[in-house]
Amino acid sequence: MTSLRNIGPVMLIGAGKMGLALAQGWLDGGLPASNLVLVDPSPSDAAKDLAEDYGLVLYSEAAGLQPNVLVLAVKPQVIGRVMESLIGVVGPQTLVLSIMAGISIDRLADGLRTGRVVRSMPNTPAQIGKGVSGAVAGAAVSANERDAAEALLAAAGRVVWFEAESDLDAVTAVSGSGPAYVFNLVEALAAAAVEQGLEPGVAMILARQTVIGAAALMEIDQAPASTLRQNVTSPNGTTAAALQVLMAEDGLTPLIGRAVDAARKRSEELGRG
Ligand SMILES: NC(=O)C1=CN([C@@H]2O[C@H](COP(=O)(O)OP(=O)(O)OC[C@H]3O[C@@H](n4cnc5c(N)ncnc54)[C@H](OP(=O)(O)O)[C@@H]3O)[C@@H](O)[C@H]2O)C=CC1
Ligand SMILES: O=C(O)[C@@H]1CCC=N1
Repeated sequence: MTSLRNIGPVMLIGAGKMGLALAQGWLDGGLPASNLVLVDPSPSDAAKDLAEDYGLVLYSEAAGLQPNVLVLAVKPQVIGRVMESLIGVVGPQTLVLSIMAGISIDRLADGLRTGRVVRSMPNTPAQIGKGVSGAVAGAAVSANERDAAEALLAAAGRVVWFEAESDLDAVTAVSGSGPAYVFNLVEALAAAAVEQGLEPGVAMILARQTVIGAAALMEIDQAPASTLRQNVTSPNGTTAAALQVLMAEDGLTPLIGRAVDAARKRSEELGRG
């Protein structure tokens, strides 16, 4: 696989939450700081801090530069305007790597006048190299360019390539947005603990550490999730009582199904502009 050391200049358009999470992963993964430029017209303190910590260049606009890889990490709602400002920035050697929800390869290819577009969907655990990204390469993307995109996404965690671009709307709804579902589970568990009479600070410690521990266990123990669940479930015990509620016909599975469906529909909507 292409090394981040050899990938050449990378320009990140949009130094927001996801862009910075990726940038952190690239720097930790060996991308030389001298090869990374951040572009954001109103950088947050977090963007300024990252730039200062690593000596990165932080521009308010991209004009006059032609990177090897242009990473698009702005909100989908502003991409039309952003693409207009990027004419001339996309050179003959530039690969475009988009992480935006909903925005199609065709739309980017039209707006940026290049077919060399990889559309991807990472998630915020990218920041610590524990993310997962789905990706689709446009028809004009070469094997070397696909390798370069893979190197950038792999610095953030696992990479899964898809043939059908429409699958990325589902990926967005499952793993792109997914960390938020888990954090919301922590909030819900902590709220339930408070309902049971525990003090809020303690409730949050218990809820948070339970999810941290369960995730860490799942990483080390490759047994199916259903087996890990069964390992907690003593016959006729407390977990079984809770799972009767969670696994009821109107329990967690249909609820998560509806949430993922709503996210997928929103991803498709964002794509329609
Ligand atoms: N957050 C997540 O978990 C994930 C997000 N994504 C995708 O990443 C993208 C960014 O999301 P997120 O990081 O959450 O959003 P943010 O709002 O945190 O980041 C977007 C950044 O782009 C900046 N920006 C606005 N206009 C421009 C411009 N013309 N040039 C450069 N930068 C600009 C914004 O500034 P300002 O705030 O001033 O507008 C902001 O700092 C979205 O397309 C989203 O779909 C993908 C996977 C996961
Ligand atoms: O909420 C969003 O639209 C973005 C895409 C996936 C995660 N965050």
